[in-house]
Amino acid sequence: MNEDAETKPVVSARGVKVQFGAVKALDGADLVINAGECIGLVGHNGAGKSTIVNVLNGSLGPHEGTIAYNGDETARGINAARGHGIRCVFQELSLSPNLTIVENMRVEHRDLSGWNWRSQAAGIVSAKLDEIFVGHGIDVMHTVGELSIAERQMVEIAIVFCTVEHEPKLIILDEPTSSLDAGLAGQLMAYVRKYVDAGGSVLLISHILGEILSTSDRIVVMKDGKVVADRPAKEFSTHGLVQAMGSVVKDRDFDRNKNRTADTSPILSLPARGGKGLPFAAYKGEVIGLAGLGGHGQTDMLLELYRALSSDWLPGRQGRIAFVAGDRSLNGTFPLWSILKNLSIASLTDLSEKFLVNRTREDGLGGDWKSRIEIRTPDMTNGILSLSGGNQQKVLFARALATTSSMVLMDDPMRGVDIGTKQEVYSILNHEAAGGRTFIWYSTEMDEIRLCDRVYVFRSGAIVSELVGDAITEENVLAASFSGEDA
Ligand SMILES: Nc1ncnc2c1ncn2[C@@H]1O[C@H](COP(=O)(O)OP(=O)(O)OP(=O)(O)O)[C@@H](O)[C@H]1O
Repeated sequence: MNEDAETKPVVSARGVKVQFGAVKALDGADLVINAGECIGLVGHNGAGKSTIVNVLNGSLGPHEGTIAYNGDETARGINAARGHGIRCVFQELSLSPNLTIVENMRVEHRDLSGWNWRSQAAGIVSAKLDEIFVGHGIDVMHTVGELSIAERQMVEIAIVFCTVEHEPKLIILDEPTSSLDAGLAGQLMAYVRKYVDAGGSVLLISHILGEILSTSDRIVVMKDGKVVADRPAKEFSTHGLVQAMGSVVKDRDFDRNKNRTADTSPILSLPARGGKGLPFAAYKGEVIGLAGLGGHGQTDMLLELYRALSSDWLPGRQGRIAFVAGDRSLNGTFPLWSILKNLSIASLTDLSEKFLVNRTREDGLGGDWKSRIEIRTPDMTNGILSLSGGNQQKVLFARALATTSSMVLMDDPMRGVDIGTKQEVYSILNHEAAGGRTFIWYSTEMDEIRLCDRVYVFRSGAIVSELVGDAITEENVLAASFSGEDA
C-alpha cells in the first residue's frame, strides 16, 4: 500500500443488490477500494464479479445499496464514474474491430482533438504499449480486426492505462491475462505493481490464482453474489483461496498415460510445417499439448486440422471432429440462441430420429451437462448471454464433449473457467482419453500443458520441440520457446 494514499476510498460499494429475473447476481455485496492498492477479486463462475464491476463503472444501477466515488454518494452513472477516473477492461473484449487502434483510442479518450489527434493518439498508445509489453511488435495504425485475440487484449489494456488529459485513478481488469501467454502476463503483472506503487488503484479479477496472490495487496472472495472473505493477500494460500471460493481442493488426479502411444501407429500425421521444424503425429487416446509463446502458430494449426479433417477424415468411420473455440464471442456462441441450443447444436445427428430432433433426449443432454460441470442457470432455455463469461465457456466445452467425435481440438478453451470446474473438466478429459478419444489442446497455462501426455512447442509457426512425460516442464517449454532448439 502506498504511504501517501488518500484517506477517502476511490470507490466504495455497500450492501449492493442486483437481480436478473430469478437470479440474485449481487446479494448485499460490499467492496471498498483505496488509492495505492491492488485488490484481487476471485470467485466461482457466476459469483457476481462482472456484475459488481458494472456497478462500480456506473453502467448498472444497483437495485439496493450505495456507491460512492471519493466519498461522493450523489454521483451516478458511467460519466460520473469516468469523471472520477474509473476505467475498465472488460472480460469480453470491447474494441471496435473495424476501426484502427488509433481510432479506438479516440473512442475511449474523447479529449483527443485537433487536426493532429491521430498522431497524438498514436504516440500515446505506442508509448504505453512499449512501457507495458516490451517488444510487442504491434503497429497502432492497424485495424483491430487484423489482430490476434492476445494482441487485442494487450491493446485494450494499454488504452485504458493511457493518460490524455485526465489521469486514471482506478483500473478494473476483468480477466486481463486470459488470452496472454505467461511472458505477457508477467509483463502486465509487473506493470500493475509499478502503477499501484505510484499511487494508482487496480481491481484485478482472475481465475489464475497465482497471479492474484503474487500481485494483490488485498484479496476479496465472492460467492453467490456476496463477499465471503476480504483480507490482506499475505494471509491467503492457493489452498485457502480455493476453499473460500467454495470449491473442493483436489490433488492432481490427471493420470498421464505414458504408454498410450506404445504399440500403435498414429491416427494422424503431418509433415513439418512449412518444411521447418518437426513433424506432428497424434495417437489414439492421447492428450497432446500445443505450447510456446502465444501466436506462434498453435491456433493456425488447429484451424488447418479442423478444416482438413472435418471435410474428409476417415470417410465412413467414426472420424468426426469437434472444436472448442478460444474466442467465444467471435467463433463460439450463437448469441441469440438458448443455452440448450448452443450446447446441442453439435450433437443434433445423434439426438435425431427420422430427421427430427428428439426434444426429450435434447433436454436430457442439457440436464446431464448442467449438473456435470455446474452450468449456473435456473433454466437451460434462457439465452446464452444471460450466463456469466465462464459459464458460457463451459457450454462450449460441453458442446464438444457431448458429441461422439473421436478427436477434439481445443483452442485455449479454459479462458475464464473457475478452478473447481477446471478440475472437473480435467478429469472428464482424462476419462475420455482413456476411453480412446484424442485431444489436441492449445493452452496458455503451464499448469494445463503439464497435464498432457505429449507436448509440441511452437516457435515462429513451426514445431521446435517435442516433450514427452516427465520432460514436460516449464523450464523445457520456455527453453524451446525462446531458443528454438530441442530442450
Ligand atoms: N444480463 C443478464 N441476464 C440474466 N442473468 C445475468 C445477466 N448478467 C449476469 N447474469 C447472472 O448473474 C450472475 C452473476 O454473473 P457475473 O457475470 O457477475 O458472474 P462472474 O462472477 O463474473 O462469473 P465469471 O467468472 O464466469 O465471469 C450469473 O448467475 C449470471 O448468469
